[in-house]
Amino acid sequence: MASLLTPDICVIGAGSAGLSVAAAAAAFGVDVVLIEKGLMGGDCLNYGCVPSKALLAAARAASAEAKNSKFGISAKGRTIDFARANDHVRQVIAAIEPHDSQERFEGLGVTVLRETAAFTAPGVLIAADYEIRARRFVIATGSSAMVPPIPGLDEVSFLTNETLFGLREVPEHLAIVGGGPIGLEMAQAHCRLGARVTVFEAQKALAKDDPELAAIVLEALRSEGVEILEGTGVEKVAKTDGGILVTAKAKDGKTLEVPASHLLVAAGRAPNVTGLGLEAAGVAFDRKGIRVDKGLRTSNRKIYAIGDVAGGLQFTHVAGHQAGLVIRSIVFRLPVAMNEDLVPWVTYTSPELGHVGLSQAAAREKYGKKARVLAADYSGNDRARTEGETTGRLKLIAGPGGRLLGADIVGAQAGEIVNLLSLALSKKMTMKDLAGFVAPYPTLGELVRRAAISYYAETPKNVWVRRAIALLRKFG
Ligand SMILES: Cc1cc2nc3c(=O)[nH]c(=O)nc-3n(C[C@H](O)[C@H](O)[C@H](O)COP(=O)(O)OP(=O)(O)OC[C@H]3O[C@@H](n4cnc5c(N)ncnc54)[C@H](O)[C@@H]3O)c2cc1C
Ligand SMILES: NC(=O)c1ccc[n+]([C@@H]2O[C@H](COP(=O)([O-])OP(=O)(O)OC[C@H]3O[C@@H](n4cnc5c(N)ncnc54)[C@H](O)[C@@H]3O)[C@@H](O)[C@H]2O)c1
Repeated sequence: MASLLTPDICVIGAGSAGLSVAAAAAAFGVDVVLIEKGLMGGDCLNYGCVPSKALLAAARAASAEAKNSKFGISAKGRTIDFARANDHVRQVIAAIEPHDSQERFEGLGVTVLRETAAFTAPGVLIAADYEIRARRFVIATGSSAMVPPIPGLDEVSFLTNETLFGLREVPEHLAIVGGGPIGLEMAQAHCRLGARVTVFEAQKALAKDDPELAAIVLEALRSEGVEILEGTGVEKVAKTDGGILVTAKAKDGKTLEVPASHLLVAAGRAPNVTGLGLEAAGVAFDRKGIRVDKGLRTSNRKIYAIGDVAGGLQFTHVAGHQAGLVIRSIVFRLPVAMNEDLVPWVTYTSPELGHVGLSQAAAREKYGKKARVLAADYSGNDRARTEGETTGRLKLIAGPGGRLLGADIVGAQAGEIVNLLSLALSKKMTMKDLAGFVAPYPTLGELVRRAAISYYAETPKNVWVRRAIALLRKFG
């Protein structure tokens, strides 16, 4: 006989989304059951953000020599120990693990079940020997690497984000399917750590970002030796004696055959919906994920879906934000609405690429000539000069009345600058606000003021301003 649990909230999935819901609900004394079939912490901790950023940090250290020569510093006899770089990745995960652990959550008062969960009826979930009937359910089952239907893929051994960080030796030649953030972050990391890397991108690499700024990232990666083939879809793969033969069709129609030692599939994400019994629960879903309304409720009003499985923007900070919204909705019964327009994102290549708000193209479409693009280049920023980081550009998109509509940045610390601009956007700030604060000198953050001040570039020439100055002068 199954043990019956009747919590207030049952959360399925202990990744960024599920953990945030469980922790917040427990903090308010709400009875929560959290079910996880794999590793606590989900993708972000184990196979996503954390290992990828840790590997990128190791790769940055490996590439420092090229930059250091500019400062007159050279370290002779440099070696790269890929296994030790991987140890660093493991150590970072281990350092964060306790925060996401079963023990910590049980200590918070959460009932944690390490099982696979599936609905059998609209309000009934089964996890091994448990039957859970909760007042509300939150589905936070995340996503997995989407494996495209490329002929031969099922016959070769390929890597995804779940297996890539387990490598102990640097691949000789890493072929990557997909030029999105996963493909390009991992391309740069592995190239800097000694691999030859070829990226196959069927359409445009970093297609979700500002094209002018994305091109600066692609140029930087290419200059370091990453081969990025845009407009080149992988058509088939085959096993060879030494590894894998990748066959792709280039823009000009030519067929390319590229032998590689390893293959990474980074062609987008597929929502984890299989086996969840969504039909039995009355929860509608499609190829992109579980369908939710603005309040993150599914077609079954007692079931919410958040994080990657809900098919919107797929970031850890989105999962965390959505967790806060469903807590407000479930615990406090407040109306909530997810607004993706305010969500920033950053690709952690060198240079970094950050975005928030409306893109230049979307702003022009919405506001026509009233949308202005105000740019400041890293090459004109004194801190960028002292650091030898002069490749980069910040763009503010200003709308009617000088209101900040969006921002795109490529360059060192772009992610940190996007933080400030996300706050400015959420507080509906204007160019006047962004030009009027005191920024410490010399900082990269001064780029924001520099761009915002350019909104007023014509003001000194304005005839009325000049007349006002002349009039004021008459008063002594
Ligand atoms: C390589 C890579 C790098 C990334 N880098 C960044 C980054 O730098 N910044 C950023 O913001 N985002 C990044 N992301 C995206 C980020 O990892 C995801 O958006 C985030 O992890 C989504 O969290 P989630 O809780 O929705 O899903 P997940 O973290 O996938 O958690 C879902 C959990 O549900 C469990 N589960 C699934 N089905 C069941 C079931 N039936 N029963 C019980 N448990 C189940 C799974 O085992 C899993 O642990 C990256 C992703 C990848 C792959
Ligand atoms: N820094 C970050 O925040 C970060 C880092 C990594 C991942 N992520 C998250 O993970 C998500 C998934 O990243 P991703 O890079 O896998 O997905 P993506 O959808 O951004 O990019 C996948 C790319 O693969 C290409 N592609 C698909 N099939 C192909 C084929 N047969 N041949 C060649 N190219 C093919 C697509 O055209 C696309 O450009 C991101 O959208 C983001 O939400 C975030």
